[in-house]
Amino acid sequence: MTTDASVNTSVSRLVGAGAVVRLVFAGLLGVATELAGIGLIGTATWMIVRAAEQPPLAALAVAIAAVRAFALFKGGLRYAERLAGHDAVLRVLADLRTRVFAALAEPASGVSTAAPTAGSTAGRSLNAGDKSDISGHSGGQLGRADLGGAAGSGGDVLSRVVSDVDAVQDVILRGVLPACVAALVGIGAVAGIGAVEPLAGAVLAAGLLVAGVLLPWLGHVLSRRGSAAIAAARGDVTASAVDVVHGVAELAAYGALPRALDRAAGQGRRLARLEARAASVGAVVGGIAALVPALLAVGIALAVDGSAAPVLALIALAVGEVVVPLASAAVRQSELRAALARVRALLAAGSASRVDHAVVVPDKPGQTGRVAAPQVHDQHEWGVRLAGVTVRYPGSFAAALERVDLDIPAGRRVAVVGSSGAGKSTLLDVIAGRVEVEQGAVEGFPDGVERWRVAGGVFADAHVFHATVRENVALWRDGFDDDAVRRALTDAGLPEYGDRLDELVGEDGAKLSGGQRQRLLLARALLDAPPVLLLDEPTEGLDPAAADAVLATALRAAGDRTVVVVTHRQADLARFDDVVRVEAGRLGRG
Ligand SMILES: Nc1ncnc2c1ncn2[C@@H]1O[C@H](COP(=O)(O)OP(=O)(O)OP(=O)(O)O)[C@@H](O)[C@H]1O
Repeated sequence: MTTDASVNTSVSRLVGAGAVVRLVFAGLLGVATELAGIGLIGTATWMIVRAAEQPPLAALAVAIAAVRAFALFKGGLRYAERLAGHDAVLRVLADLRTRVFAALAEPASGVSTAAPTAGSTAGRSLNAGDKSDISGHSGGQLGRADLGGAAGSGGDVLSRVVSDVDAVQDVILRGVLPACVAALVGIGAVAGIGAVEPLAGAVLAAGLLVAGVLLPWLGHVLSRRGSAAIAAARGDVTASAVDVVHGVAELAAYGALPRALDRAAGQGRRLARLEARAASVGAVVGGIAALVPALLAVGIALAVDGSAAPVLALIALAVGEVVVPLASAAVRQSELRAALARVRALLAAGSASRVDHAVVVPDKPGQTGRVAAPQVHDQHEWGVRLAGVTVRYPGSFAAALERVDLDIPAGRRVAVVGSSGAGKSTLLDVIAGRVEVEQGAVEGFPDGVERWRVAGGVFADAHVFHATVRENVALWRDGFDDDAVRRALTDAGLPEYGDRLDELVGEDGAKLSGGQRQRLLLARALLDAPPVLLLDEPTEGLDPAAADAVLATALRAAGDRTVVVVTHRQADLARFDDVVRVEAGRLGRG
C-alpha cells in the first residue's frame, strides 16, 4: 500500500531523526483522522438502518452522540494533522536547504588553492561556471541524465536545485505520509471487518490491494521512463532559455537567433508532449482507482447478508477513499524520485568535497549539410568609414567615443590599442552596429544588407553556449559540415578540439581555460568570416608564443578581408598595416 519503498528509503536518508518523530506524529494524527471519518460513516449508516426500524429515540441516543463526536473529532484532527505534517516538512526543508547550500559551497574552498594550469581545466580555481558544474555534475557523480539532460547550466541548475529540494515536500506530504496512513488504516479495517464478516474482509483486502498497490505500481511503471524523459526535457528547455537570454547579442550578431529560438521552441514542444503523456497516465490510473471504493461497497453489499451489509459496505467505501489518491501520487512520485536522487547525490558530493573537471559527456553527434554561405561573405571588399561618431551609453555623462573619424580602406589590417576603458570595444561595436550612435555616421555599408553579414567577429561580451564544441562554432547555422568546423578550429589555434566536436564546454565555456574559450570564439568568427572581421582581444589568456602563433594563423585565415583587432600586446602591432590609438574616447594614430 506504499507508493514505492525506495522512495521512502531515499526520504529517510534526507530527513533527520527529529523530523522523523514529528512525521510519525503527523502520520498518527492522519490515521486518527481517517478512523474518525470511518467511524462517522459507519455510525451514521448504522443509525439510518436502525432508525428505519422505528426504535425508541433512546436506542439511538448513543449513536447520535457518537456521530456528533466523530464529526467534531474528524474536523479537529484533520486540522491538527495538516498542521503537524506541514510543520514537520517545513522543518525538514529548512534543514535540507542548509545542507544543500553547505554542499554547494564546500567544494569551492576544497580546490580554490590549486594552481591554475595553462591550457587545461584541471586544477584551476572555481568560478561561477564551475559552481554550476558542482550542482550539476556533483564532482563527476551526476551524469547528464541525472541532471535532466542539460548537464547543468547556472540558471538551470540553480532553479533545479531549488525545485529538487522543494520536491521533498511533495514526496513526504503527497507520497510517504498518505501511503503510511493508508497502509495502517487499510490493515486495521481489513482486520476489523474480517473479524465481523470474513468474506467482507477478503473483498476489502482485495480491493485495497488493487487500488493501493497494484494501480500505484502500474502508474509508477508506466510513468517511470516518461518521468526521466520529462526531467531531461525540462533541463534542456531551461538550459536553452538561459543560453538564449545570455547569448542573444551573440546569436543576433551571427544571424543565428531564429535557429536558436526554433531550437528552444522545439524543446518546449517536446516537453509539453511528454507532460501531456504523463498526465494521461496519471488520469487513467487515478480514474480506475477512483472506481474501486464504489465497486468495494457494491461487492460487500452483495457478499454480506442482513443489516450489517450497508454498514460494512459504506465503511469499505470510506476506507477505499483513503487509498484512491495513491495511484496518481505514484505517477508523480516517479518524477520526484529523480529530484530526490539529485539532492542525495549533491549532499554526498558536498561531503566528499571533490570536483572532477574531467567529466565531459558527449552529446548526440549533430551533422549539418553544406549549403552556400551567405553571398555577401564571398565579397571581401568592404572598408569602413566613421565620420564624427559620438557614443554615449545610457545613464553615462561622459561619451565612450567622441567625434571619432576613422577611415579603414577595404583589405586593411588595423590594430586598435589604448588603455582600459578608453573605448576600444565600443569602437568595434560601432562598426558592427551593436551600439547606437549619438552623433555622426558609420559609412561604407551597403543598403539592404544586415550589418552582421558585413562586419562581425569576436566581441568583448561574446557568449559561449552551454553546448558542444561543434554547436558553439557553428551556432546551429546550416551550411557548415564538420570539416569546416575543424578548419575553423585549426585556424583559431584549437586543432586539438577537431576530434572533440561533441564535447560539452560547460556554461559560458566553464570547462575551457580562458585561452581555449577565446580561441573557440575566434573559431566561430573564422568559420564564415564576414568581409570586415572584428576581433576584440582574440588571443587574451594565451602565453606570448601561443598568442603570436594564433594571431598569425587567424590573420592568414582572414585572407584579404578587412580586419580590425583590439589588442593590448605591443608585439602584435608589426602584423598590422595601421595602428589606431584610442584614449578617453578619442582617436590618435600609432
Ligand atoms: N554597456 C555599457 N554601459 C555603460 N557604460 C559602458 C558600457 N560599456 C562600456 N561602457 C563605458 O564606456 C567606456 C569605454 O568602454 P570600452 O569597453 O569600449 O573600453 P575598452 O577600451 O574596450 O576597455 P577594455 O580594454 O578594458 O576592454 C568605459 O568608460 C566604460 O565604462
